[in-house]
Amino acid sequence: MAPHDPADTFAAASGPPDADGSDDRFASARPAEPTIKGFTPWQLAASAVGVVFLAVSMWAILAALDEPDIGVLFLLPTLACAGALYAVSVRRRLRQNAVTDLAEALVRHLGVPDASYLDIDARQWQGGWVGVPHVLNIQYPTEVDDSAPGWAAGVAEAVHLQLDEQYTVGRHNVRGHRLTLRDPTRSAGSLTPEPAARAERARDAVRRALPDHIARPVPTQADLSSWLLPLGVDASGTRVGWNLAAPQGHLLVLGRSGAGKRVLLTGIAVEAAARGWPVWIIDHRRVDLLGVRDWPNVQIVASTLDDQIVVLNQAWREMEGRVALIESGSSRSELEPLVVVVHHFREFATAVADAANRAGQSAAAASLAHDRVTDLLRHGRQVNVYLVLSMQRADDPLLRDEHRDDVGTVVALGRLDSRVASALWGSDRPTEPAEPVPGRATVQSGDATPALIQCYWTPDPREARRVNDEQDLYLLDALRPSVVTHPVLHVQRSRALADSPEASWRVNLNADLAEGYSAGTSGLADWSRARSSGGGSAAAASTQVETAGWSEMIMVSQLQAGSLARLDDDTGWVIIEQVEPVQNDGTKLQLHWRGNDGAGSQVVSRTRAVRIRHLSDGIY
Ligand SMILES: Nc1ncnc2c1ncn2[C@@H]1O[C@H](COP(=O)(O)OP(=O)(O)OP(=O)(O)O)[C@@H](O)[C@H]1O
Repeated sequence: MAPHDPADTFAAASGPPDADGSDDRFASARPAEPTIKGFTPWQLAASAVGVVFLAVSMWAILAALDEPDIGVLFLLPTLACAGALYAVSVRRRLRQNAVTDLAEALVRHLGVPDASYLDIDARQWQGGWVGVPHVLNIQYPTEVDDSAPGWAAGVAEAVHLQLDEQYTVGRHNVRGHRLTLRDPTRSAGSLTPEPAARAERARDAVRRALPDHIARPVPTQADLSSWLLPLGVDASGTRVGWNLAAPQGHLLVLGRSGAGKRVLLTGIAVEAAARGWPVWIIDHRRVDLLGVRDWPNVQIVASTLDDQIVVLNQAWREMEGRVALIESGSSRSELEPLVVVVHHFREFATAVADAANRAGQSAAAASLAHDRVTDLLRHGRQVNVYLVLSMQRADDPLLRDEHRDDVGTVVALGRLDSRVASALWGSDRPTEPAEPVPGRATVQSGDATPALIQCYWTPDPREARRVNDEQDLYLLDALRPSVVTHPVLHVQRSRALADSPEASWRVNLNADLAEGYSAGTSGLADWSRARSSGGGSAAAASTQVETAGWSEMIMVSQLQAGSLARLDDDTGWVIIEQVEPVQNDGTKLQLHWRGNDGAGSQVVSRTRAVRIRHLSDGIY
């Protein structure tokens, strides 16, 4: 395993992306208070000298009293005692030097300014005159970002390189910023001489530490403002997530049938929706992700091939529209993340190619799914459009190298054969294959060391309702967003005759997404089914204005009196009553608006991006 690079840790900071990459995190950090235990080497050496002085004095007194033989009898054991004390002081000094060298080695790895910011408490030294510690407690400053997948394992690896001993993570106390490493190969006393056996025992320790089932935790307020979507936990219990703010933002989920892709994708959709982000899903298996179809903020789950083509095309158009906004001066930070899930990408791309061939289209049309996904992978992140791709095979030729470079986080569920693992992780490939436990996965974020995790269990809302599983329903209710910010969408096609494969291909390419359920949809829950407590009024308020129609993002300078716009989360959807220039500031406009909860006005930058809605029934 390659050592964890602190640069990766910083890149993995989970807040929204920041244009200013400066790192002054340690400006107010204090050096660590060292753990003081027992006597220092100097105190021990001084004691040894004291004992020698005492022995010689006693001998001199006894000699003066004409008892030199008794003096010698007293002198010899006392000098032996002094010698032992001195030897202990020398050994303690050598051990302290080893700990100081270890702290120096960890300085770069953890990204702290110097060794004084670390407090390493080394215990249970065994093996040889100086020996190596069996247990290490490493206290690090709060400013160190320890949230990256495999962070703790990376520290254990760095310690291993320095001390030449295998360590596993005993405990990672995230709140206390304290990491306990243990040498799992040694029970009290003896060293296991066989390195292979030691490595195997170390792997056993990691395996034992991972749970087989762990429910998705309910996000806290801090979680909801973070761009890190939790995936699962590693062997030390540290939460591992998909960080959309990382330099490459997209997520790739690999795994054979039954490995846990559907459960993981359900969790991703639920987490994104909880943050108020819109989620679009292309479910090529048609029924895998139907369970989140009526989940608040999941705007569409396309289950027919025709609808899937439209959703992918619209995601691409949305990206192009956002790029145009940025080109006209809007800022990326004003664009809310859109999460587009393509479940079973290989089968979907093949089906699109077949449909294009049946419609007598060119080779370019046959690669539509592949080309759109390539574009979204390459440019989506710059405008906060994030792709989640799921595939069965890690060695699928659709996963070209350039795609791999655009994907920030890869989750490989289940076991990979060693050739595929080498191709995927290169020289960093984990020595330990994932156990055949559903949800067990190897995760790599950016270039960080791949880590073994257990993915969180997220219930399928539809299934939980069907079997009336109380525990799952309780968890789902806690995960459900309290406010719906993005209504459901359906595919709206032109009325042109689609009586041939060619005509229906053309109709699909020109189709749009419109708000509300399509006329043919029945038996589905209302899109505004937010959690009943808290946000009920906001959801109800928004239903007063959200009817059929479609929405798009435009610049504030394009707003007109009468536009229905969502200026921010506080105001919700409002009608713009008047747009006025601001005196002496050509960059801003004063907007007067009226909403369901009253009226107001605010000054907004002309280039800010806002979502507006076009209504088809003139409700206002
Ligand atoms: N994180 C998890 N924790 C516990 N059990 C899980 C987890 N993920 C999946 N499972 C179990 O494994 C079963 C199969 O998982 P899932 O349906 O997600 O697989 P899949 O990879 O989507 O399969 P397919 O490709 O055939 O759709 C689930 O019904 C569930 O019981």
